[in-house]
This record gives sequence, C-alpha cells and structure tokens, in this order.
Amino acid sequence: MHAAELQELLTIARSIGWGAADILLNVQHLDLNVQDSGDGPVTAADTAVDAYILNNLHASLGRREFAYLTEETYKTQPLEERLSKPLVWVIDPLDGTKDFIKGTGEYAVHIALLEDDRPVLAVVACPAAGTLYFATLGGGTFVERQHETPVPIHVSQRKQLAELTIVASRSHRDERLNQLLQRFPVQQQRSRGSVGGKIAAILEQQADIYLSLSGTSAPKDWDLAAPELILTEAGGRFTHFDGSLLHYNQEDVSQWGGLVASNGHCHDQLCAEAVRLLAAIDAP
Ligand SMILES: Nc1ncnc2c1ncn2[C@@H]1O[C@H](COP(=O)(O)O)[C@@H](OP(=O)(O)O)[C@H]1O
Ligand SMILES: [Mg+2]
Repeated sequence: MHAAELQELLTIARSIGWGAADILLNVQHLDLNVQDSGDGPVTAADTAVDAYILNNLHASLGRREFAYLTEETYKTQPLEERLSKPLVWVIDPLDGTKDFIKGTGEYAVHIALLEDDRPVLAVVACPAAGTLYFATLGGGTFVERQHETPVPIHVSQRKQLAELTIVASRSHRDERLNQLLQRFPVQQQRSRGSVGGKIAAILEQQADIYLSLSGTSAPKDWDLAAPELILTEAGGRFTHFDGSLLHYNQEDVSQWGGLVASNGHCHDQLCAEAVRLLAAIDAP
C-alpha cells in the first residue's frame, strides 16, 4: 500500500480511536451489564464500542476493499471473507475488559490494519491516560494527547537484563507463567491490565518487557496486532519465544505459545532465557 494512502487511513483510524476512547470514558462508571461470553466477560461497553468502530470504518471506507475482524463480531462473520481479502481491519474495542470492570483504568482500544497477515497501521488509545499511540509500517510511532501535536516516541535504551522491568497480565496467569516470571533474572516486575496498556508502558519507558504464555486459552489477534506495530515502530521487537514473527488473520485467531515483547536491545537473549526457563519448569 502506498504511503499516502496509509496516511489517509491513519487519519480516519485516529479519529475513530479518539471517538471510541470518549465513549469508554463516558460509560466507565455506569452499570455495564457484565455477561460471560465463554471467553471471559463482555460488557455493554465492548459491544457498543465494537459497533461504533465498525460503523465508522464502514461509513468512511466501505466494505468492498476491506475485511473486518473484531472481537465482538468474528464468530458471526463468514471466515472466507477475511481469509480472501489482503486488507483486514483488526479491532479490539475494549482490551482489558476485566480491568475496565474493576475500575483500574488499565484498558485500551486497538485498531490495526493488516496487509496480508502483518500489521501496517495501528492505533492504540488509552482513554484513562488521555493518550493515543499510532504507527504505520516504516513511519515510526507517535503519541498524541487530544488537541495536541503528536510527538515521536521510542523505547528505553536499557540493555542489561538486570536493569529491565517486566510487565505482565494481572488476570491471565497460570502457574506456568507465574513460575516463568518468578525465575526471570530482571530488575522488577509489574502487573498491568490490557496488552495495549502494557506496550504503552514500554513506550513510556516505565517497563522494557512484556511476557505472555498461553494456557487453556491464548491471546487473540485483536489483542496483539495493534500493540505489536506501535512497539516495533518505536524500536522494540515482538516475537514468539523462538524469535519468529506473529502471523495474523489465520483460521485460528488465537496466538498459542509464548510471546516476548521488548525494547529490542537484548531480545534474542530474552527469548533464549524464556525457552531455557520453560524447559526447566516443564521438566518431569
Ligand atoms: N492467556 C490468555 N488467554 C486468553 N486471553 C488472553 C490471554 N492473555 C491475554 N489475553 C487477552 O488479552 C487481553 C488483555 O489481558 P490482560 O489484561 O490480562 O493482559 C484480554 O482481552 P479482552 O480484555 O479484550 O477480552 C485477554 O482476554
Ligand atoms: Mg483484548
């Protein structure tokens, strides 16, 4: 896709990202009608913001050129539609639903555009912090506050394992991930809700690493695609434990196994450490 076309799409996605953030801020103290979706809780806010983003993208862009993969609609959409189109919008209207319900403010809105199976445009809004991060492939990552000029943002320069800080999930943990985190030889560990929020913490240089390990369930494309691009365009890396890149919009939208997101400076070493520690944890 041409750079000019990507910038046009980015302008639309940023505006929709701010609109979605406003809705979430306005409803966060209301009765949210929490239901169990089978894949965790879903609230009226998830469904309302999903519809808001989809309707606005449809109104601006139409349906012909693009497919749409969203957390709240993917089960009812025909699989062939998104597998046959090279350009797919991937949307998480409310990443960190559990934290949103708890009122920690640690939630985000994710909007990514895939070309083939990789992200080329990303918006991650953190409504409670009043920030929106955006990136295009090869164009760097920017942070903006509402009505302010966006500024470029970069990951930390910390290079030694012993000076790094890990952020990990507050609510998606099992014994294996806990063991792995405990054994990682880093400076500090923090819990934080939402994948977008954890990657924002790395961009803000409050942390350097995010580790995720699937158990009976795994994070999905909409949890990861937009956060991945804002991290890599800010100088970081985001891979499986074996160092390979993630491929999105496959038939199964779960991303199984271990994932490392980092400031990039010792990413291969982090991957090797994760593999080594996990082998020891899994040894009979
Ligand atoms: N092991 C796992 N299994 C299933 N979903 C996971 C997961 N780890 C993270 N996620 C998803 O990633 C998002 C952020 O999770 P967390 O705040 O715990 O880091 C949540 O999405 P939603 O809130 O969009 O449903 C959650 O469902
Ligand atoms: Mg999510």
